[in-house]
Amino acid sequence: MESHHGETVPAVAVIVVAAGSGTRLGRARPKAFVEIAGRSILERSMDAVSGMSETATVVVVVPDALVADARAALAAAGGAPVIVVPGGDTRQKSVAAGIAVLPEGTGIVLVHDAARAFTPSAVFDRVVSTVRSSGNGAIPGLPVTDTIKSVGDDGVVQATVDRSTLVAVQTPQGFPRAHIVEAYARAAGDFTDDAALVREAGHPVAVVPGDARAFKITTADDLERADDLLRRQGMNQTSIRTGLGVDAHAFDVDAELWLAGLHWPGEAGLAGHSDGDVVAHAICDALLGAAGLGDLGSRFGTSAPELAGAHGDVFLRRTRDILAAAGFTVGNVSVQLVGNRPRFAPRKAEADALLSALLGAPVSVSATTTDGLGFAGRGEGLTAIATALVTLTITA
Ligand SMILES: Nc1ccn([C@@H]2O[C@H](COP(=O)(O)OP(=O)(O)OP(=O)(O)O)[C@@H](O)[C@H]2O)c(=O)n1
Ligand SMILES: C[C@](O)(CO)[C@H](O)COP(=O)(O)O
Repeated sequence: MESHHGETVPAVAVIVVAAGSGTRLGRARPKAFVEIAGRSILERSMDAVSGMSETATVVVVVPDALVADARAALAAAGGAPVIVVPGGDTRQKSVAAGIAVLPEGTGIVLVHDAARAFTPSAVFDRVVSTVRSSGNGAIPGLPVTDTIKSVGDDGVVQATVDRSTLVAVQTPQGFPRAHIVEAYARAAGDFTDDAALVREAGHPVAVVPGDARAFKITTADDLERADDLLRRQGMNQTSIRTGLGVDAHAFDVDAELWLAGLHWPGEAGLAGHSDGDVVAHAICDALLGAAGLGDLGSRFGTSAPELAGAHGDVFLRRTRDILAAAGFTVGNVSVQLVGNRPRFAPRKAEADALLSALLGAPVSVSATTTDGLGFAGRGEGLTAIATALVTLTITA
C-alpha cells in the first residue's frame, strides 16, 4: 500500500480461526458459534478486530457446514467485508486455508483464535507495530505465575522447571507474510501455534506483552469467566478523552536537529530551552491536555535546569508516567509536522516505531508543507500539531 508520502506501508490481514469443534467445551454447536450473553464467541472476536487502529483484510475460517451461515451473519453485522472459508480438521489446516486466500499486497499476517473472544484491540495493534518495526514475527505472551513441574508416566514429580524463561502465549500472532507463507509451505508435523512453525522455518519471533482478557475459552469454566468479565465490564465505565497539542520552534543553524525523538545529522537544528523537538512537545501537550493534567510549560518549565537540552524521549517518558499514575491509558496519537525540511517521509517508519514504543500505543507522524506561506513556508522554523486519545476506566 502506497502512503500519502510515498513510503510503502505493509497492508495487514487478520485470519480468525473459528473452525474448531470445541470438544473440551462440550456444546452441541462448534465453539465459535456458542453464544455468551446473546452474541456468539465469533462475533465478539470480530469486535476486537474491528477496533484495530488500522483497517485490515479479515479472513474468517469456519467449519465447512457453517460457511453460508457465517457469511450471512457477518454481512448482517455490517462493517467491512469479510472473506469466509472452510477450515480443516486441525487448527494448522484451518490457518493454512486462511493463508491460501490472502489477497495480493498483504504484507503482515495476524492469526487469531476466535476462542480468545475478549482480546483487547490494543494487543492486535501492539503485534502489528512490532512486526512492522522489526520485520519479524511477534506474539503476545504472559509470564507463567504457577510453579511448573515435570511429571513422569507414574504421576510422580520429576523436577521443578525454571519458569523464568517461560511465557504462556496467546493470539493474535503476527508475522511478515513471506515468513508465515514459507513456514506453512515447509510444515512437517502438526504444531499448536503459528510461531512454532515460523521458528521451525528459521525466522525469529519476539514476545510482546499479552493481556489476561485474551484467555482462550476452552472449557465450561472459561465460559463462566467470560460471563463474569462481561458483568464486570458492565459495571466499569470507560471515559474516552481527546487532546490537542501544538508547538513551534525557529531554526538555529548552529544546533543539531532532533525531531520525533530522532537525530537528523546535517540538518539545521531548532532553538529552545530543550532540544526544540516540536513533534515530541506537541505530543506531550496533546496527552496532558486529554487527561486534564496541565501542559508542557506547567509540568516541565524552562526553569528546570536538568531539562536544558533534554531530548524529546525524556518529556515523552515523563508524560507517559504522569498519565499512567493518574490511571490513564494512551489509545493512540496522530501528529502532523509542518515545514519544508527535513524530508520526513524516508524516516517516518523509524519515527513511528520509536514514538509508539516510548508511549506503548500507536503513534503516527505525517508531514506537510504550506506552499511557501507563513514562517514555515519561508523556512524559518517548524510547527507540529498532535491529537491524542486517552481512556480512563472507573471501576464501580
Ligand atoms: N480444526 C480446527 C481447530 C481449531 N480451530 C480454531 O483454533 C482456535 C484454538 O483452538 P481450540 O481452542 O483448541 O479450539 P477447538 O479445537 O475447537 O477445541 P477442542 O480442542 O476443545 O476441540 C479456536 O478458535 C478454534 O476454532 C480451527 O479453526 N480449526
Ligand atoms: C494458538 C494458541 O492459542 C496459543 O496459545 C494455542 O497454541 C492453541 O492450542 P490448542 O491446543 O489448539 O488449544
